[in-house]
Amino acid sequence: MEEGRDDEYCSFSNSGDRDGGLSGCFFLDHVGQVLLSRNHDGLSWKCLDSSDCEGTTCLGIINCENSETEIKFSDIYAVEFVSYGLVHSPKLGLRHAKECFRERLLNTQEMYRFTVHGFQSSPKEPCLWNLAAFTFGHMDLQTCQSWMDQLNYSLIKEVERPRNLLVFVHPKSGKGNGSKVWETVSKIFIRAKVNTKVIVTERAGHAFDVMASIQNKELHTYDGIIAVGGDGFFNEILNGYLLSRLKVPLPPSPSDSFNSVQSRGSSSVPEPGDEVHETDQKEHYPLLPDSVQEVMNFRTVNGSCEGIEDPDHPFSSERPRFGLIPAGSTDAIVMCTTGARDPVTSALHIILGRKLFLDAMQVVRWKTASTSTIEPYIRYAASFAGYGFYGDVISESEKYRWMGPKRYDYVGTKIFLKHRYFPNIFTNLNFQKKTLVEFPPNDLPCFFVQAKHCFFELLIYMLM
Ligand SMILES: Nc1ncnc2c1ncn2[C@@H]1O[C@H](COP(=O)(O)OP(=O)(O)OP(=O)(O)O)[C@@H](O)[C@H]1O
Repeated sequence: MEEGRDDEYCSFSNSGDRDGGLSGCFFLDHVGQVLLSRNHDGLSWKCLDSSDCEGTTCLGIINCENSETEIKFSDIYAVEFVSYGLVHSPKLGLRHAKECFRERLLNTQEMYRFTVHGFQSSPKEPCLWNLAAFTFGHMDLQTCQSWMDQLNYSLIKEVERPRNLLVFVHPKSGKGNGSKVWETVSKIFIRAKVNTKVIVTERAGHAFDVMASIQNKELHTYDGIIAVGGDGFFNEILNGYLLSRLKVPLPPSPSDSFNSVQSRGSSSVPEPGDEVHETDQKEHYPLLPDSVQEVMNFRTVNGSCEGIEDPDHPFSSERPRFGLIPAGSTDAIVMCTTGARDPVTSALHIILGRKLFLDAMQVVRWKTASTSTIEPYIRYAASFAGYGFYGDVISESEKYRWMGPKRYDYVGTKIFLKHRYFPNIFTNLNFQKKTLVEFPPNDLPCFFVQAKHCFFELLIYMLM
């Protein structure tokens, strides 16, 4: 390759402008000659139409339409140098280009290159993100390097992107392809220079034990915890984290509530003619009034939970961040959050630091009698909690994991045909039935990644 040829290909030199922007002429792989510009929030490029051969550039490469294209820094997850090599002509124009400048084309397509990695939403399914890569070529190595430095500098300024992650992989999740899913997406983490410590679980409860026993000091070295698996696996990790750390008083037991209601001489379920305090009711709905009192004691105006955490809390300045890469059988949490049941989409959300707040619920199983020595049993759930038919299906289906996701259909039918029913729940919960697990329509809780609003959006009392 002859030195100094780039002047011949492109009449633009790299230049800066008053806003700190930068522009320069490059060859975009499979597109042709473009004017690349960097502005305050991203990159844009415009195809150049400097044809000296009908419909082609001076290189003999047919230009694309004179349209502008762009990518925001917030959507770029990596910029990397690619070795000296070919920058391809536009696919459609290759034959015509060869006819025009056969010799010259072959000689001039090799150059220094760098690739900008981002994503594009699928046109048919916007929640689905596909990997996108734009490779720019230039004859001058220095120019490529300086653009890469500038772009990487812009990416560093993108806040809240993780650098170190603790990743749990459930190898038998879903159809048994948890490890394969991680293998696929781990390449994206590597390209984005995100460090990962990976723990592949060996048994049920493994991730729980690690999360419960890991020292806060070590946990603090991670920017988040990622589960590669299904909803059950995600909940196991969440519980391992919360049960050992979140110190909160329990909500009033059903018998306490019942006694206090009795002593006030009224029922928690308003009777016709009862005076109703509308504002309070709306604000606290669907929580029990007594529970709301407890919750409010621990919640500050901005939604943080002062005083409930260990002073040595691993994420004291920020709320803990959790991510989920779907590999399960149902993947309900991912469907409620990213909207696409796709590991690549989830990996990109995590790497780009996208977040949603998580509402989690606390489920308390109380002592069956005041004399009972069994302590209340507490669990947290980030997606749903069930009992009765649903509980039976979940526990029974574990025996048929080898069937994959089909086990739910099989076991669901089997349990349905048994026609078991659960009258106890309703008998015992009779006095609270108006406050039990009723989501206001159009106000479904939003789940995901960052646990911020404490864990009491919904309290469920279970009597067993
Ligand atoms: N290595 C392992 N071997 C057996 N069981 C495991 C292992 N690792 C985790 N588990 C258990 O498997 C349970 C179910 O896992 P997971 O949620 O990933 O799969 P799934 O049930 O197929 O998916 P979904 O919850 O979406 O239906 C977890 O709650 C966890 O306790």
